[in-house]
Amino acid sequence: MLKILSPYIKLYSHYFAMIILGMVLVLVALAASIFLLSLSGWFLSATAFVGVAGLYTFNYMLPAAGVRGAAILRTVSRYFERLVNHDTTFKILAYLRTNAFKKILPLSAMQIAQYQKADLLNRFIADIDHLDHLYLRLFVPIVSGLLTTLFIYLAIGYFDQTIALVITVILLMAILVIPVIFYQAGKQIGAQIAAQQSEYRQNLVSYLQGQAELTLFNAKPRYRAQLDTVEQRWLDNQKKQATLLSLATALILLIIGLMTLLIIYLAADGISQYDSPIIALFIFVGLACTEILAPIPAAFLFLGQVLTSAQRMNELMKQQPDILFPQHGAKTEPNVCSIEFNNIAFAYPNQPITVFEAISFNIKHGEHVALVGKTGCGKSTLLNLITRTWQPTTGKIYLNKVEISQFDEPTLRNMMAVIPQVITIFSDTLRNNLLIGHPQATDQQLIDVLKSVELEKLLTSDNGLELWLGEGGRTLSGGEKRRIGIARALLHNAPLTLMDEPTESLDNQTEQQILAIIKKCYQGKTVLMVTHRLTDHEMFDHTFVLDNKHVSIR
Ligand SMILES: Nc1ncnc2c1ncn2[C@@H]1O[C@H](COP(=O)(O)OP(=O)(O)OP(=O)(O)O)[C@@H](O)[C@H]1O
Repeated sequence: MLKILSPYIKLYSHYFAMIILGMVLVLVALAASIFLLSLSGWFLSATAFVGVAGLYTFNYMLPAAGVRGAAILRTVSRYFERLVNHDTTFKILAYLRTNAFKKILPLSAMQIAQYQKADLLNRFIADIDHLDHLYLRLFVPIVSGLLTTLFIYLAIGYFDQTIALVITVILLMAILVIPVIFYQAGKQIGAQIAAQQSEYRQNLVSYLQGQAELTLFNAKPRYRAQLDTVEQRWLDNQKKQATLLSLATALILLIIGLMTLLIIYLAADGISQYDSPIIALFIFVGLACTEILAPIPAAFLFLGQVLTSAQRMNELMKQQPDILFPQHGAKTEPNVCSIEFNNIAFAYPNQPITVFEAISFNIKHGEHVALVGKTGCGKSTLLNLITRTWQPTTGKIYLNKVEISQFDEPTLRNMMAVIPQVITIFSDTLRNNLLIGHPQATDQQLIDVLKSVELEKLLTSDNGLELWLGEGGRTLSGGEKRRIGIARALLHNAPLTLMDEPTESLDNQTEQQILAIIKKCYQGKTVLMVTHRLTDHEMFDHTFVLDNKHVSIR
C-alpha cells in the first residue's frame, strides 16, 4: 500500500509548512470543540447544583467567558483550518494534474493509443480528485485524532488517572482497530467503484459521440440498456458503501455511548471524591470524543478507491516516452528537404503482421511524389514514420541526409507541413484556426492564403477573420475543411509537405480545384501525397506504389 501511495505522500514535502499550519489549526479546533462541550456540561451542572442559593456566590462570569471564548476559537480555527487545508489540497491536486500532463504530453501516439480518450480524461479528473482523500480525510483525522487523545489523557489525568487511562485506551483502540475493519470492508467495493466510474464515463462518451449512427440504425435502446447496466452496478456499489458508512457511524456512537457509561460508572464509584459537576465534565469529554472518531471509518472505507485511483495514475505516470528528441539537434538548410528511406521495416506493437519490410527510396528536394496503394496497405503509416509519430522497427529515415532522430522537435516540425486525412476545425475564430499553421502570420497573409485556397467567401461575413468556426459557429463542408487544412500547411511554409488524401471523398470538380491549388502553390517544394485515385498523373514527378509491404516506383 505504501509503495502505491508513496509518490503522493512524497508530494507533501513541497507543502510542509502549509501542512503543519493546517494540522495546528485542526488541533486547535478539536481542542476548542472538546473544551467547549465539557466546560458547558460542567457549567450547566454546576449552576444546577448551586441553584438559586448560588446566585450571588457562584462565579458565573469566568465559565461563561470560557464558553464564549471556546466557541469563538472553535469557529475561527475551523474557518481557517478549512481555508488552509482545502487550499493545500487544491495546490497538491493542481501540482498532480500539471505533472500528469507533463508526463503524458511527450508520450508517443503508440503509448497514448493504449488508452481511450474518456479513460484518460477520467484519470485526470476523477482519479486525481480521489487522491485528495489521502491528505484531507486520512492523514489529517488520524494524526489529529492521536494528538487530541494525548491532550485528553493529560487534561483528564490531571483529575483522575484511571478515567484518563480508560478514555485513552478506548480511543487508541478505536483509532487503530476501526481503520483495519473498514479498510477490509470497503476495499473491494472502493476498487470496483473507481473502475465502474471509469467504465461508465467511457461508455457514456461513446454513446454521446455515436448518437447519429445509433439513431439511424435504431440501436439507441440497446446501447442505452448497456449503459444502464453499468450505471446500475456502479449505483449498487455506492449503496453498499453508504450502508457501510452508516454502520460505521452507528459503531462510533456505540463505542462513545459505552465509553460514557463506563466513565459514569467509574466516576460515580468515586463520587465522594469529586464534586458532581466534575463528573459531568468527564461525561461531556467522553461525548465530545465523537468528534475525534467520526471521520476515521469514512477515511478507511474510501481507501480502496484511493488505492485504485493511485494505481491507475501510477501506471500512467511511470511511462517513459519511447520517442525522444534531442534538446539541441542537428542543423539543416532551412528551405530544402530531401527524403531517404533506408531498409525500413515496421510493425504496430503487439501485431503479428508487419506493415513494411525493407522499404528503400529517395525523394529529391522539390520533387512531387504520389503514394498509391490498396486500402490498409500502410500509406498513412509511412507518412507517420516521417513525422516521428511512430518509430521504424528497423532501418533509418534521413531528411537532408541527416537521420531524423538527430533533429530536435522544433527543427523537425519546421521542416514539414502536414495535411492530415481528417482536418480538425477548432471551436474558435477563422483567424485562430489559420494561425495554427503560422502563429506570427499577419492578417494580410491570412487573407492572401484564404484567396489562394479559394475560401475568400468566408471573409464576406461582417466578422471577417473573427468568424467563429467549429462548434457553435459556421459549419464547413468537407471540401472547405480540406482547404483550411491546405491553408494551414501553406502558412507553415515548410520545404516538405506531407498530404494524406487531400481530395478524398470530394467531387471531381472540387478535387480538380484542390489539385490545381497544390500544383500552383507547391512549386519548388517537396511533396509526398497519399492518394487513392489519380486523376492527374502529370502533376507528379514519380508515383510510388505500396504493395505487399514493399514500394515500387512507377
Ligand atoms: N494503431 C494501430 N495499431 C495497429 N494496427 C494499425 C494501427 N493503425 C493502423 N493499423 C493497421 O496498419 C495497416 C496500415 O494502416 P494505414 O492506415 O497506414 O493504411 P492506409 O494505406 O493509409 O489505409 P487507407 O488507404 O484506408 O487510408 C492497416 O492494416 C491498419 O489496420
